[in-house]
Amino acid sequence: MSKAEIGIIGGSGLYGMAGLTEVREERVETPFGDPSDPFVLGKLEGRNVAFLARHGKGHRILPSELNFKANIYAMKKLGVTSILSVSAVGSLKEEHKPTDFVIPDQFIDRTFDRTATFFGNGVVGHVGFGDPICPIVSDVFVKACEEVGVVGKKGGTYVCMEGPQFSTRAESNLYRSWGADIIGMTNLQEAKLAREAEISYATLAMVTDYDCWREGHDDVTIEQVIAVMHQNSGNGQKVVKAAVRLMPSDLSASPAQTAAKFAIMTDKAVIPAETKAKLDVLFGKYW
Ligand SMILES: CSC[C@H]1O[C@H](OP(=O)(O)O)[C@H](O)[C@@H]1O
Ligand SMILES: Nc1ncnc2[nH]cnc12
Repeated sequence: MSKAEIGIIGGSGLYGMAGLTEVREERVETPFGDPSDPFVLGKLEGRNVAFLARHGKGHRILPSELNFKANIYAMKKLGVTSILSVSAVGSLKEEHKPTDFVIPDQFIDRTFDRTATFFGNGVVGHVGFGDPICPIVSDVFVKACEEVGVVGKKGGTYVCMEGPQFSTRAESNLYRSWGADIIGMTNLQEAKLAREAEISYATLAMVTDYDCWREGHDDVTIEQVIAVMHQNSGNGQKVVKAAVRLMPSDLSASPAQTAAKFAIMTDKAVIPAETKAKLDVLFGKYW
C-alpha cells in the first residue's frame, strides 16, 4: 500500500519539515541497506509526504558515503511519484547571490567514487538522461518561489563534485569557463536513480556562497554556508510547502514516469531470479 505520494529530501540545514500533521517515523528496509535516516511520514497541505534528511539527523553522513540507492528505493517503496529535493550550493556566477534559489535543469558530473544505477547483477538497462530534471516538478518549484515571494531562477547547470573538500580556485574557474551556474556534492546521483525509478525529481538549490572564484571576497567556509542556511531555511520550507500544494496529482505527462519502459536490454528470460526479486519494486511491471 502506498504511504506517501510526494518525497522531500532535506539537505544541509534542512533536517525536518515544519507543518506536518499525523506525523510518524518509519524505518524503511531496502535490498541496498539502510536509508540515511528513518523517514518522517505525515500530511502537508492535505497530501501524504515522506521527508528524509539526506545526511541524517545531526548531519552524520558525508556526500560520498550517502546510500543514494537505499534512499531512492525507499521512496519508491513508499509509493512516492515525485521528489522535492532541497540543497545548499555554491554560486559560480555573479548573478546567483547568497540566499537566491536556483532550480537547475542540467548537471555536470565531477564525482568519481559513487555508483548510481539500480541495474547490474544480470540486468542491463539504460534510461535517457538528456533532460535530467522533471519539467513539471521544476515548474512547481518556480511557481512556489513566486508565491512565497523569493527569487527562484528556472534552469541552470549544477556541477556535482565529489568533496568533501571544497573546490580549488583552478577547478572553480574551470567550471565557470564551462558556463556552469552552481556547485554541490549530492544531487546528480539522486537524479539518476530517481529517473531509473521513474520518480519525477527536481531540486531547490539554495545559494549559500560564492565558492572560491570571486576576487576580493572570502572563500567558502562552512560557517558561511550554515549562516546562510539558517537565514534561509524558513523560506526553503515555505517554498516546499507551496510546492506540495501545487504538485499535480497526475504526473503522467512527465517523461520521468515512464523512463524505464524501454530501458531494459537484457532478455527477460535470462535475468537471474534473485536480481528480479531485488528490483521488483522498481521494474516488476516490465518483466
Ligand atoms: C554544508 S556545505 C557542503 C554540503 O552542502 C551540500 O549538501 P546538500 O546538497 O545535502 O544540501 C553540498 O552538496 C555538500 O554536501
Ligand atoms: N561552494 C560549494 N561547493 C560545493 N558544495 C557546496 N555546498 C554549498 N556550497 C558549496
